[in-house]
Amino acid sequence: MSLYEVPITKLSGIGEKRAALFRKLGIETVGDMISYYPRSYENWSDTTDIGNVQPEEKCVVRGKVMTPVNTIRISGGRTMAKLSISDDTGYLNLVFFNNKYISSMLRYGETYLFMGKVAYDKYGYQMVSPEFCKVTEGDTITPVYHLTAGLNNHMMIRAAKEALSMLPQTIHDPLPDDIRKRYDLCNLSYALNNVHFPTDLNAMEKARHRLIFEELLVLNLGMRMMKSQSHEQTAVHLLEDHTAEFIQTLPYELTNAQKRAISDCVADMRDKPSPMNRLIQGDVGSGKTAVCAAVCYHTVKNGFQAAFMAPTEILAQQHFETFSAMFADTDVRVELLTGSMTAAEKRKTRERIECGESDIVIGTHALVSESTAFCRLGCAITDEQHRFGVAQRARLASKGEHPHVLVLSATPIPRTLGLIIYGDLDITVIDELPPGRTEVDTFFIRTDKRDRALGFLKKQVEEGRQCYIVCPLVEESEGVDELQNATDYAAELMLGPFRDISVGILHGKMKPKDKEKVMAQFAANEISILVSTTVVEVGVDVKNATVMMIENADRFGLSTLHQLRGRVGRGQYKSYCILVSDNKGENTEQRLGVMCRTNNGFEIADMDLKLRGPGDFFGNRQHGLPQLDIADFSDTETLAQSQEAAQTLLRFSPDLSDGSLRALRAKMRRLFAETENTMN
Ligand SMILES: Nc1ncnc2c1ncn2[C@@H]1O[C@H](COP(=O)(O)OP(=O)(O)OP(=O)(O)O)[C@@H](O)[C@H]1O
Repeated sequence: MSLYEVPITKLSGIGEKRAALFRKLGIETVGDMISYYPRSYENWSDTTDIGNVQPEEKCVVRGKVMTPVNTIRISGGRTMAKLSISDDTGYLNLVFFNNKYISSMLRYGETYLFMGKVAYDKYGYQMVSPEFCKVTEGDTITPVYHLTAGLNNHMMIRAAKEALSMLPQTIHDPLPDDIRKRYDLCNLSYALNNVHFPTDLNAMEKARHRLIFEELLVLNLGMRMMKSQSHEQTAVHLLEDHTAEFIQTLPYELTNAQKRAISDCVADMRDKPSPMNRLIQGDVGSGKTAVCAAVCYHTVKNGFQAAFMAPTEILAQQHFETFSAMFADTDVRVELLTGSMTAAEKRKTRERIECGESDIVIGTHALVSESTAFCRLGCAITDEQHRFGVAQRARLASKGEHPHVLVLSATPIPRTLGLIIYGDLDITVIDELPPGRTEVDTFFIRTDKRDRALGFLKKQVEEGRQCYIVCPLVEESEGVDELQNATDYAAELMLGPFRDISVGILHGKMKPKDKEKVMAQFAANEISILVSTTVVEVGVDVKNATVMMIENADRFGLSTLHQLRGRVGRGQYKSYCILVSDNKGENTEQRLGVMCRTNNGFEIADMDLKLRGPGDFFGNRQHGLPQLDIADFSDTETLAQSQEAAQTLLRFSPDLSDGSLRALRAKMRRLFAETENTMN
């Protein structure tokens, strides 16, 4: 039996209640625990002499207990235990709160390793509540895991240890021997044991490298197999170019980049044997929607239907309104299909789609549900903003007979990453903004300047403009409810600085209909200040909005910040972005500094990849790829190697059906579970 079939409750100390917490982290089975890799490590062997400790720095010291533990009662019924340790270079005080076992755990005259942050006050240097272990046990590197409220790192360590002990003596390695030899990769058993509990730093590097390689290889294999599929023949040939007549109706002149994007699509769809498979990548506000509308019109006028799938209800609604207005004077019938419509509305809409009474269908993932069928789908468009990804794209396309596929994406992706994410697409870049746009001025402020910033927002509103405020981002582990947080924050503003201003709230937990209502009120300028969680991030287009203020800006990735900032500066008014953060870390200064320095999405995306640590790039799954466990795209060398290896393997066995590759094929299927039916 595979360990992926053994429930986590088989591990000692994990009952149903605790298992629910593990499940929150995606760990359901013993196998899941083994592939729940540490996010970082603590190196207990890297000790600092007590005489050299620095305030505010986290370090490990090796010290002998020089005083008995002195426990006293302090306010609130709490206890405080104090003791001193020393080495040849100095003394250090240790303080523990509410731990009655300390005096039995730390024995006078014995030596231990202590890890913690050092503070300096009038009593000298001290460490508060350090972690500690006996010297003999401590000469190792210990894993640090992502946690959730109720689970601590010790519990995770215990579970990982026991899970690993259940691995059989010999485990089958999915990587073929010759690939392992060629790229100098350790075997799977070594990798799994050392990724959790490395014997030394070198072993840890080796283990991680091997697992990253394997994961990128599996990803590459999946993407490549998908690409080979897109070479199927298409029956959708759009021979007549109808785009010029549509462009004429627009109230503005298209930029050259927009024109180029349209003609790339027209050429792809004309007479090539295989369907168009193109990505249009354009920075925020570059006018991708008009390009998309031209492609839809062209498709419809050639006798086919077009489907346009957006990542959120708000965006689908917005695109629907834009399209309806654009096509108002034509005979093109535009339809909206979203999950929040009533069952009856959905049924009627689906009937119209199926019998060909609708020409352009705009919607959310409701478009790809089983019950949606098209009469003659000619072009499937997904507005990805990195949220959809390969699975949904393939599912939408499967609603027609090899229809043309167009993908829109706003956040520019660094080349290395793009190769994987969009390895299966041809790319057109819209590298020009519509004329008359002025750069958004960006400022980074500390919270002590927030009041001044709010005053500035108020002034903008008095001048007739509108503003967005992205409220502090809460993390689940902080135990704060998103809804409560957004409401409290908005209430504070409404009672305080914005007493006389109409403030609206938008957050992820609201019903789609309510969200739409708030957005419509904002679009109509009935709401002047929109307090929101990141739901405004994608595509929202309100030209009158001139300020984007973002609280806890350090908690967002740069690409997300860039997306958010792209919500302003979309019309004729000078616009501003205010990033608020009290995080004093060097990285924060650097990252937010990049935002203040440039409005160029590509530059920002590159910096984002460089500055974020391994794993973080996957933080909010913006990329639309399957969820990866360990890979880090900033390691371009491993990326290149895995690409080369994928090519070699597919040359040897194009569908990975060879017996030696079966395990890799299974892994690929698991990673792309959603696309499985399209990859058989
Ligand atoms: N050539 C143009 N000249 C003037 N205005 C334009 C032009 N093209 C588009 N616009 C306007 O610019 C705004 C942004 O366009 P659009 O919403 O298509 O951008 P986008 O590329 O989809 O951006 P985002 O990714 O931020 O949603 C819209 O209000 C649109 O009407």
